[in-house]
Amino acid sequence: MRLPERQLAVLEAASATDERTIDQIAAETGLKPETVTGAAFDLRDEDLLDVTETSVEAAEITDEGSAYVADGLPETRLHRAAADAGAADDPVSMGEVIGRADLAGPEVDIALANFPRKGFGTVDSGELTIDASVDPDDDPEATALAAIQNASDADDAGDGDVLTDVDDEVLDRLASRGLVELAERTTRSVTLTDAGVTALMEGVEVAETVAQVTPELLASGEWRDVEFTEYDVEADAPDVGGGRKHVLRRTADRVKDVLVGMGFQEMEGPHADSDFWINDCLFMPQDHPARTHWDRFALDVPPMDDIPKTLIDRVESAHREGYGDDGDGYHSPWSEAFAREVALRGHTTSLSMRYLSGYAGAELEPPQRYFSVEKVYRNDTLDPTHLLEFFQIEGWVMAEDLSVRDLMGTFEEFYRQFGITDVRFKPHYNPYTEPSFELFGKHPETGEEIEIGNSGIFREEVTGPLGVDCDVMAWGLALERLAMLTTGAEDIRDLHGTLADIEFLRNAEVSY
Ligand SMILES: N[C@@H](Cc1ccccc1)C(=O)O
Repeated sequence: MRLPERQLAVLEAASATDERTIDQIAAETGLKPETVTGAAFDLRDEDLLDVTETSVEAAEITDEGSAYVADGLPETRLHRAAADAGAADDPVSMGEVIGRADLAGPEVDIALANFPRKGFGTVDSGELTIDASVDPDDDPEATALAAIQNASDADDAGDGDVLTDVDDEVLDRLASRGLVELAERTTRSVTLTDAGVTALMEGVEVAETVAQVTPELLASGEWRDVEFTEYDVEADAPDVGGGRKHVLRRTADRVKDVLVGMGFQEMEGPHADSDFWINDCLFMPQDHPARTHWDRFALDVPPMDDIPKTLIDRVESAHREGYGDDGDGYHSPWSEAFAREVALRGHTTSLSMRYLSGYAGAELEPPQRYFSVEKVYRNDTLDPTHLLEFFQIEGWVMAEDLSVRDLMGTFEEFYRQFGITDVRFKPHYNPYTEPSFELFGKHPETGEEIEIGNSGIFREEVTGPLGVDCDVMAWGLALERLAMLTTGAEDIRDLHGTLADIEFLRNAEVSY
């Protein structure tokens, strides 16, 4: 019998009586594990080898876990320091013990959370007492962590270690503390079949095979005579993370498709815009809190000079004296210089103003529908639902006699395209719309209602000065919040930025 060289090497390394793992054979033959796997499957297809697969949980120690193996778990260090300070007899002040234990930053919280949980002692009104009968060296978490570290030091492959003697509960706890990472690992083992033993006894010769066509083989014509290695699609191969559009970009593209499908046209305009378009046109008084440096990113650039003067005058008059028969305005100071100052837009309603004014060249004969999916900037505090930069899905519909039913119906139709059928509305206040509504959607994982948008029907004080004399309903929806609902991400920072999990970004699906 003739076999390719690598298959012969694997066959010779296998045993009829003992199961040998792919890693063992790889170490013995000097072949890569994926090569051994490929050869093993080929030999199995020839009935020369049996391949068995077992799945086991493997644990790999994290950097934090390794640090604790070296220095002791924070709660253990707390127990030792407390023992030194005499906390077995009398309560000792927590500050003192923490200082002695040399715990810093998050280690303090970690120590204080685990210390009472493990029965090391009690923490009460800023004082610590220890249970002297407990020996922190017997702690199963510490022992397991040290065992995992040892196994990992001995493991050349570095792909996690199979742990048979660590209690599942302890392992889960270490994983939830982020001290080890658990992964399912498949181990393949091989044994010689009777046919394999017979073949080896009768003698196997090496068949030269070619794995890759080279220019030389082609040029010489030799490729016609050689035997090619078979292509094995089952062989293990390293994962290749190909390029892929970001989940947020795909959601944005989908939103655009949906809105275009609903008859909307896209708006575009500057990220850095004058306060005039961002706020004044929206009947936002110049002393509104959102217009201070607390909320907005002002830019140190020259004022915007290409704003139509007639429009400035009409907007100023609406602010000062009001618009329409019942309008009264704010009667507060209004400065044209402030209106011309430039900042990063805090919403894309600036684009709606540019378009509704006719200044952006849009058609304004009703009915009209416009949208944008663009970035906005706010001086917010980062938290699970807030970013400093995010995407707004802006939109407006201009028509005669619009009502709240039209507004709600539009959102229901829009969100239904993303499988969201339980949007809820809450009355809200905006200086520029009346009535106004916030929109809420239920998070698929937490069940919490999260705010997904803000909307309303523009006031006369907004549409009048722009020269629009029919109804305009409008909204700003948060793209990231929509993506949280469709992907189940619980923290907006899981979607983009440095904290986002690359595996999530590789695998997340955009649902529609
Ligand atoms: N500009 C509002 C959204 C909105 C736009 C248009 C009308 C009503 C509300 C926001 O950023 O929250």
